[in-house]
Amino acid sequence: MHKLANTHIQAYNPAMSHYQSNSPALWQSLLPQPDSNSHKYSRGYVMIQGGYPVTGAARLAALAAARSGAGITAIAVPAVALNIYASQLLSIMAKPYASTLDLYALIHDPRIGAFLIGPGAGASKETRETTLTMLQTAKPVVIDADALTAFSRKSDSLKKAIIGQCVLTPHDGEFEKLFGLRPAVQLPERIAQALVAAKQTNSNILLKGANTIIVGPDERVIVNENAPATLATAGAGDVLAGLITGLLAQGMPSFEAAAAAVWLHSEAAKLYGMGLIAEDLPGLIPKVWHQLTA
Ligand SMILES: NC(=O)C1=CN([C@@H]2O[C@H](COP(=O)(O)OP(=O)(O)OC[C@H]3O[C@@H](n4cnc5c(N)ncnc54)[C@H](OP(=O)(O)O)[C@@H]3O)[C@@H](O)[C@H]2O)[C@@H](O)CC1
Ligand SMILES: Nc1ncnc2c1ncn2[C@@H]1O[C@H](COP(=O)(O)OP(=O)(O)O)[C@@H](O)[C@H]1O
Repeated sequence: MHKLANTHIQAYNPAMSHYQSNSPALWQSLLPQPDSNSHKYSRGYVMIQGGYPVTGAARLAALAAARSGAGITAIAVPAVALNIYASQLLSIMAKPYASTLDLYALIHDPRIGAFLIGPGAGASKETRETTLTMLQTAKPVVIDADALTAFSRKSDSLKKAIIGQCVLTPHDGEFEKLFGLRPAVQLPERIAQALVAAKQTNSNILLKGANTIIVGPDERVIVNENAPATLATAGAGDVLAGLITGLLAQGMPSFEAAAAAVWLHSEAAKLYGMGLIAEDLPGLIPKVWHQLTA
């Protein structure tokens, strides 16, 4: 198996076992940049489903989305949890809902640019139905963590519902529950499995691990090879999901947004070094961004 040069993103050729190693050359020109005409809504509005009683995950994701440059980040929170969210958020908006109808009204705000569901959401029927409601808007949706698990053995309903840009971000356990197959350890087999999943769901699959694989339904493949092992810490995946959603809300195409987010996430972790916890990551994103665009 060998790498291709990083000039253009190319389709994966299983016979040749080619893949491209993640690097800014593959997506840097598509990174969002504000200009003098920008206002907070035009810079991208992220809506994240907030969970209860697990509330930290959505907040970590929200901080990351905001640090990616999104102009507004909001968390839809069950009314019972409003104080928990609101007491620890300043620039991030907590939008309470008291009923499913209220929640769906929040989701249908035309200003929203991208959705994230899963971190701390609970692997429940409600999470499944909220995911489907987000997908019906045809706006970009990142489906992570509990929202993936909520579709265990129900992946057909997910497949049918995906009509817009979508990024699924499983770790091995979530991939197995959703697609009924434990991902292989060897890279060529792992890529082939992720490609089948991407085709089946017509979405981008970001299969997490020490080397994260990003594949598109159009058979493009990028392997991220710059992640330090310090990322193996609770909540790091929630931060990654927030970063992807922030880039999507700013209009970056989904495959490139996923690849860029994984790279920024890894570089931020490298800047911190040993002792990293997930809440350190969002604040390091601007530093990585500045280095990239200097
Ligand atoms: N601060 C917060 O609020 C945080 C909240 N969080 C939120 O908590 C919720 C549940 O998250 P979770 O981590 O408890 O369960 P989950 O990730 O579903 O793992 C379940 C099982 O899957 C398996 N497994 C297999 N491969 C694996 C792999 N590569 N990496 C990890 N696991 C792997 C493994 O079982 P095994 O295969 O070993 O039997 C494992 O026991 C979710 O909403 C999340 O967003 C967290 O993000 C942390 C910070
Ligand atoms: N050994 C490792 N080396 C590098 N990165 C890792 C390693 N293990 C996990 N990661 C990364 O850390 C993150 C963990 O995400 P996830 O499993 O969803 O955790 P959580 O649910 O706690 O947020 C992913 O981005 C994954 O690629």
